Amino acid sequence: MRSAQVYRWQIPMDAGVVLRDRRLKTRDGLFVHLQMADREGWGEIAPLPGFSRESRDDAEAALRAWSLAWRDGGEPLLPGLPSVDFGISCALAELEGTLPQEADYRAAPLCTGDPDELFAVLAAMPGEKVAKIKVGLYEAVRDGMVANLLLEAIPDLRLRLDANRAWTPLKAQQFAKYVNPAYRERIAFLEEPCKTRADSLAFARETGIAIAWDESLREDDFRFVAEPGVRAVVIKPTLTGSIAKVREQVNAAQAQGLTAVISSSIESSLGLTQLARIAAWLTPDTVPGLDTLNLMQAQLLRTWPGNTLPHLGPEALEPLL
Ligand SMILES: O=C(O)CCC(=O)C1=CC=C[C@@H](O)[C@@H]1C(=O)O
Ligand SMILES: [Mg+2]
Repeated sequence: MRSAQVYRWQIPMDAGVVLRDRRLKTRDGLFVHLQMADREGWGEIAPLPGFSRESRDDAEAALRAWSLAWRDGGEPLLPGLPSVDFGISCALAELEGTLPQEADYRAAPLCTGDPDELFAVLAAMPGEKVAKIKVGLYEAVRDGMVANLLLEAIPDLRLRLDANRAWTPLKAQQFAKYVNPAYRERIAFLEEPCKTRADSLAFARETGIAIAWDESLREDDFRFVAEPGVRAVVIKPTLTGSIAKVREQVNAAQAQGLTAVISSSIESSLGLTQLARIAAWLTPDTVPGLDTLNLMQAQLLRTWPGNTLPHLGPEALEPLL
């Protein structure tokens, strides 16, 4: 006997969360819950506005159709929408016991504004000190000064930076000018500095600051190849697709000597804890980019160890089937 349920949910976000120039007031998504005999599995389907190609309505229609077909005993193909394929593959993997329980709950602390806050967090961080800062939101010169200040003040810090393609080559140069060349090696990577890949590659060559691809992975002509100055790829499973596809991408990156970083698409705590398991399994040597739970006002179903946000149970879910 199989049963399948699809749920809708909505979580209020912290007041200041801005994504691609728009304020994200709520995070809206779906869960799928599959049961067979005494086994069960959950998966999260939450297209990220401004990043996912599919809308939430598209995702819901595809998820409903797949779930009904599976419940009726079929082995339907994954629908081919990345967020839906990711969520269904997680639910199936839990059901089949193929997603290991062990998780990597280290998260590179994410700092969008005040570097002072980051000082406190890093001072209390055991082991490898790695943090991520959003750049490109203010003046490039200010970003350069902040990065330089942090690298100077915390000698064992490695920084990940993310410009989300905000800079012209000139602005990227203005940023680099303020980062002491002696510290540049401790920029683990700067995600997508410029609008085009060619400009980003030129930036890496000219400044010695390593870059990482994130947005580029969703472009049709993107290939996993080693190029001078490229150190890492950021893999966001909700934007990628099934666990199998995520695994293929991790392998393709590692085969080229690139670091693969499993990263959040601002999933709820359910999806994030599954990403922490995927990271422990597929990229055990790399701190994942999963510090996004505190952008929300609540956790859903499963909790992230040590997180103090309120926890909402099944009563917060709206069943759709
Ligand atoms: O990668 C991380 O460390 C955290 C996730 C993160 O930075 C992002 C998640 C989703 C959308 C973006 O604003 C941002 C990114 O661009 O990588
Ligand atoms: Mg990014």
